[in-house]
Amino acid sequence: MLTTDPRYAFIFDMDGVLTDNMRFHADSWVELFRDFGLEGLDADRYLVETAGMKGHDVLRYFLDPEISEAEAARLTELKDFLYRIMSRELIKPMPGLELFLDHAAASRVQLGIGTGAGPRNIDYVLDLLGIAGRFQAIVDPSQVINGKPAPDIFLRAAGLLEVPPSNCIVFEDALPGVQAARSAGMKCVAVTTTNSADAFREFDNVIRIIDNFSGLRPVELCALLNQEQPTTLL
Ligand SMILES: O=P(O)(O)OC[C@H]1O[C@@H](O)[C@H](O)[C@@H](O)[C@@H]1O
Repeated sequence: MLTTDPRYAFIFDMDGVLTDNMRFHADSWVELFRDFGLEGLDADRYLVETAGMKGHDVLRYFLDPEISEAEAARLTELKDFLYRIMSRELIKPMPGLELFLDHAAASRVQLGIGTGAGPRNIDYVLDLLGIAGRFQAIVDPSQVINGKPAPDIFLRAAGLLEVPPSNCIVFEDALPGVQAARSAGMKCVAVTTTNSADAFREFDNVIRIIDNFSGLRPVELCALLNQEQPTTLL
C-alpha cells in the first residue's frame, strides 16, 4: 500500500472518463449549431477538435470568434439543457470505475476532477453516478482564466489537492485535455471513449491507454511516475 509521502493524485476529466457521454454533448452541439445557421457540422469534428473545451471556446471555434461572454453563456445553457434531456436515462459509470476509486482511496491517492463542464452539469453527472462525495477537489472553467487545452484547470486541481504536478495522473478522453495535462507537466492515462488509441500516440505524456477502469491498479499507475520513460502503451 502507498503511504502519503510522497502524495499522489488522480485528476479525472469528467465527461467521457467517468461516464461515456461525449456523444450526447456532440449531438446537442450539432443541434444548437443547426439552429444558428451552421448546417451539417460533423459531430466527430466536435469530438476530435474541441471536446473538453468550455462552451465559450467551442462557440468561438465553430460559430463566431467574436461571440460575447453573455451570448456564449446563453447558447451553452440552451445546448446543455438539450444534452441533459438526451442523456438522463443513459448516464452510467464507466466499467470498473467504482472499484478503481475504492482502491485509489484505500491507497490514499488524492482524487480530483478537472472538467470543461459547468457546475450544473457536474452536479447532474455526479449525482446520477452516485459518486458526488468521492473527490477532494472539483475544478471547472469558472474557477480559472483559461479552459483546456491550457493547463489552468489541472494545475488548480493539483494545488487544491496539495500534490505537485509530477505526482498527478490525469485521466482524459479528449485531445485538448491530454494537451492540457502535458502543459501542466502531468502524465496521462488516455481513455478510448471519444478517440481511438492511435490518436493519443503523439503525446509523450500518455503512460497508458485504456478502454475502461476494469482491472486497473492505482498502485501500479503511481509506480509508473517514478520511471524515466513511459512504459508500453496498452
Ligand atoms: O470532458 P470534460 O472536460 O469533462 O468536459 C466536456 C465538456 O466538453 C465541452 O466541449 C462541452 O462544451 C461541455 O459541455 C462538456 O461538458
